[in-house]
Amino acid sequence: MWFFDIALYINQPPRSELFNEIKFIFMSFKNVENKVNVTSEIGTLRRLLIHSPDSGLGKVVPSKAQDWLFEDIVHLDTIRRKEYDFYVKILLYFLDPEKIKGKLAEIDAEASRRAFYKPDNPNFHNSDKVIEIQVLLSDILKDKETKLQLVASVCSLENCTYELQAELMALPEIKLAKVLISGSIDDERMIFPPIPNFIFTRDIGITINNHILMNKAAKQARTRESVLTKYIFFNHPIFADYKKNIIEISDNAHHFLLPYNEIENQKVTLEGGDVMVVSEDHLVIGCSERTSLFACNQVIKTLFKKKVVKKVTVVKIPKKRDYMHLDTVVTQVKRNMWIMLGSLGRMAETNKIPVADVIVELQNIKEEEKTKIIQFKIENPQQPVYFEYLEDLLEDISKNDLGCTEEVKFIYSGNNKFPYDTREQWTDSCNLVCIKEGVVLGYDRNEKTLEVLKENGFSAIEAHELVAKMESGEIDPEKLSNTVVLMPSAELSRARGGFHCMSMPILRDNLTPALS
Ligand SMILES: NC(=[NH2+])NCCC[C@H](N)C(=O)O
Repeated sequence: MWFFDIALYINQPPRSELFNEIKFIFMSFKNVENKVNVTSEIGTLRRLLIHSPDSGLGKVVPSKAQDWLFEDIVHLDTIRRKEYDFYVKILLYFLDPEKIKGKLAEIDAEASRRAFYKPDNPNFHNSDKVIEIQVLLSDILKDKETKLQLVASVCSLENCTYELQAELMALPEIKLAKVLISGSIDDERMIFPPIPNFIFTRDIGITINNHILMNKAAKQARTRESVLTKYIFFNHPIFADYKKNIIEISDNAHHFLLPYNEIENQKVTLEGGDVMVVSEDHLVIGCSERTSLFACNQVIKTLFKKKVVKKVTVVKIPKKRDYMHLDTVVTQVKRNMWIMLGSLGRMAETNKIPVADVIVELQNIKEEEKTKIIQFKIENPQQPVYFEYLEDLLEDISKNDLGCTEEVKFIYSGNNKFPYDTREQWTDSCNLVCIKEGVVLGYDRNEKTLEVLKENGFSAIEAHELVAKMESGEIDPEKLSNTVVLMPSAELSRARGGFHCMSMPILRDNLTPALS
């Protein structure tokens, strides 16, 4: 079998003569309704995994907030009732309207006490389209063997006593699922840390066509999420037909023989926010603070060997908290429209603060911070193609992978004006999720970015207004187009992720050919 190492290529300068070599890839526009099937970032969303903020979010203490990857502590009741619940409502109107349409007044009545939104409550919506991961967890815990294995795994990860392990084993499954996620028993007794980032289901795994690539968390605060989801993917009946299609990546062979200080540099880590299926044949993967070069290497080899995709493009972005995953700096809005942070693309030059005498070392650091883009093709991985700017890659995807004939447009965070560009990127201006092509969810606070979207033909509607109008019938979700839904964000944005991060699509419609 051939062997190649992307590290060899990533440090080479882009070769512009290769830009023209990109071949037209024909998409096959089959519209097969698989249970697990995602072939784009923008096809109509049919099923996804989400996780509503659990009580663990309300247990984050200031001294641990950064370790647990939150920028601040959040107010649980506000994040649920005033923010996340709107997300659930909107998803249901689009994906599973029978659950909600005509019932909203009752669902949201004070007397219902949010039962519809609580996964452990008998009146929970329990949609099989807008799938709550806590429900999947309690489902698999019904099986004694799985329960035994999962409790043992979590207890060994969290260093629990044998006595506590026995106590957990004795819990009924619905309660146990809640405890394994929140880290607390009866909401009172904290037995291990919460996993507040579990709301960002994007990061736990990625659907690539009819395969699922599992993550390998980079941060300790997210390792329990990986354990729980591994058991879910391998044991829940909704994934039963796809067991052979679950792809796990592993540590490098004999990594344990390396001295500790070298292990750090050779880590294999991958989080879903770095992985984007932009077309049936093409996967884009960010090499970032969370996804290592070694992981990219392994993903490319595995996907090519299994013939899951034909092209993989690695986008190396600076390893910075601000841009932890690729989807914090770029997401797709329409076939021919992308939203991105200008400083990581062509616009970097226009925004540079002039420095008179930059010392050589500093220049090198700047070089390191440059985005590098390398594309590998299944037929000839040893001859990658380089793209100079992010926009070049995105334009190539729109035109050559998705068959766009119109002009490709880039919406820049904060209109690419300092300081709004970085401020708004920090609060996820570039992290939008498409419910269908051109209908996206984003935070209400990124005003400058929104202005640009509006200049490019989008209208904006506040989440509560959209919900009211979908309930009254004034707005038909099927007919909505070119709209950004403005989601309340005061608390959620402190968790440092937007709606792209808060969604793990498992079924989207395949894109139909572009009308030309
Ligand atoms: N796909 C994403 N961008 N996810 C955002 C995750 C945010 C989370 N607080 C973390 O730092 O891990």
